[in-house]
Amino acid sequence: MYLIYLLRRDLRVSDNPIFHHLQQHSKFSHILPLYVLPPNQVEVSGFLQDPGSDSPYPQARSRLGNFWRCGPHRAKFLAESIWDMKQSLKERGSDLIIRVGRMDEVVRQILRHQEYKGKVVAVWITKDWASEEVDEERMIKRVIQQEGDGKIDWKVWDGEEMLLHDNDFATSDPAQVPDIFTSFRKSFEPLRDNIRSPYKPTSTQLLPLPSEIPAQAAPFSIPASLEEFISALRKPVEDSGFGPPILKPQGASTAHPFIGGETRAHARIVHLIVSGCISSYKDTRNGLLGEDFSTKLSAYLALGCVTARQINAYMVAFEDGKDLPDFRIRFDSEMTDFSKTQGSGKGENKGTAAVRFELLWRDYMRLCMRKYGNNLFSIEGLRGQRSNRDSKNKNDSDSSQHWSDLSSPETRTSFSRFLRGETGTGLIDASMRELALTGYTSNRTRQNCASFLAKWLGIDWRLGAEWYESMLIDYDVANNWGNWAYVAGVGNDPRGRDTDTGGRKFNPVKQAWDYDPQGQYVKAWIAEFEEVPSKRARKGERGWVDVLFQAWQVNDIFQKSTDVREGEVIDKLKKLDWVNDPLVKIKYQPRSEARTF
Ligand SMILES: Cc1cc2nc3c(=O)[nH]c(=O)nc-3n(C[C@H](O)[C@H](O)[C@H](O)COP(=O)(O)OP(=O)(O)OC[C@H]3O[C@@H](n4cnc5c(N)ncnc54)[C@H](O)[C@@H]3O)c2cc1C
Repeated sequence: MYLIYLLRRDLRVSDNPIFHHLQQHSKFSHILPLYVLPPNQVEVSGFLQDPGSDSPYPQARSRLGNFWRCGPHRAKFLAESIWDMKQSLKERGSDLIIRVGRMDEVVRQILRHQEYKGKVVAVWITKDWASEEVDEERMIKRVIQQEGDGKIDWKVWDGEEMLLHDNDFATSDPAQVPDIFTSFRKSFEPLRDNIRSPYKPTSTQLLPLPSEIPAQAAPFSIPASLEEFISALRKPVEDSGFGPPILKPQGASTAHPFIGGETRAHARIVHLIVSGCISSYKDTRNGLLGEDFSTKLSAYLALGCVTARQINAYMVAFEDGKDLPDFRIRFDSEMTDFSKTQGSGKGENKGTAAVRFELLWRDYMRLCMRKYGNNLFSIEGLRGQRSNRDSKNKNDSDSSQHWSDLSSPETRTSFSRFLRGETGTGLIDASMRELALTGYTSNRTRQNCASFLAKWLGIDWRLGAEWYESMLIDYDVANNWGNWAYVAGVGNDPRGRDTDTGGRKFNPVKQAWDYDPQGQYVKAWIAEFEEVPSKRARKGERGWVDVLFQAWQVNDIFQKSTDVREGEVIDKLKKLDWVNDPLVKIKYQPRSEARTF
């Protein structure tokens, strides 16, 4: 009696509802854990046996911008996470079988295999509410009905990847999810008391694999090593198609050097607690540079390498001064408790509370995706549906807003400059370059970039969301599209669009002065600024930091410079197109106390 377990964004053995269930009530003799790389989301031509041949699938590119849907940074993190899961399953007497193809086709092939005919009694998967995954589930169900003679149990399990549990919501009807986060949040206060514990640790021995494993169907083959696997995923998508490679400044180092997988996720959480980063998170979370200003757990969460409830369990152990939770996974921590960590045993602190708060935002974005479905991907976002539903809200949809698309050459040029970080607005350019070079950029700069594209440039915000999908290591359907819609003013932001009543439009120059007052972040990511001197401006005057934030001002600011070195830097900057011709010029003078440099 075989079970096929189809894994998607649940790449973990611990706190996994299916493994948990199997531990208690298994009627099966064997399990086939299967990960299928979906060719519509991940480019699979790197797996062709004959690299010169054509893939049977169209390239995995986005709808509007034609970007690779899974770019090189996430491709690597995904490969590492899959491999880590493979290792963990091997240690438990099983394995993760990797295949390329549409999931329903792969399932059909297996069900028709001689060794499997009549033996497969169940096919299980965990729920994913994104529309492509919902379609995928429908197609697999059809295959099971066609091939299984009514004898195969098809079950879609609750993925349990949220902080809160579905059964803890007042209603299971997604339509009842409040359109304002604060109203949602208030029904779960105090949050810490409303979070369930993760499941008990998964056994160190799992049911074995079936004796025969159906081969990967032609024309693809699956590499045997992690290095080859990474290369097969990355190689085809290394060229984004947007001009020559972006120059990496010499001193720039990624804020996200982390390796994918469940075991690394747990090691990261322990590091965050022991180093005190979790406790200081509330004060540092708007940081721009470095590994530890925020948790960098998003990519692990996005692939289900760890659950929000597991993160909470570690924080509770720290707050209560108890032993580390035991998830029985291979990770090299010698720690058994947090007793020597400052703040241990002293209850919830500002930092741990703020992490819980952000994880609740994540839940909220997921619930909004359930509520609004495919509207999340429409130009009117969540607002379109709402205004159709309720004619009183007609004005709310703000049909006066017209975003430009790539049909006009001017928009194509502006958009390509935005992607390459050549707009002439320093904070935006630094973030877009950091993103392209590393796959990560902070929440603060994400908000600014989204606002810049949608509100300053007036370009269709979905192009930005697609680019983020391509580039981000931590891409997550609900979080990405939900946040883009929110900032563009068509999501669940009560302040809405840029109207007379004051919609949310970030001023990226003010934001740079507020969050990067010495221009260190901007300088770190824009290679052309490497030689800009770190020199204070005279009191009451403008100086180099003003240039970092809006380089077109360089002429004005340094009319009378007599310093030879400065003169050389100025001359070089004046030769750059994006310095002479910025996409926008923003008038902003910082308050004198903001001008620390
Ligand atoms: C335009 C835009 C696009 C975004 N795209 C994504 C995306 O594709 N994937 C993604 O995970 N996050 C996305 N975010 C949310 C947020 O920027 C990232 O979760 C965060 O920067 C990841 O870094 P971290 O793990 O260090 O976050 P931390 O600040 O340490 O936060 C802890 C966790 O809380 C959750 N979280 C934090 N902020 C948000 C938020 N605004 N919305 C929902 N959950 C949040 C994340 O799971 C995060 O890992 C986006 C935000 C914006 C403005």
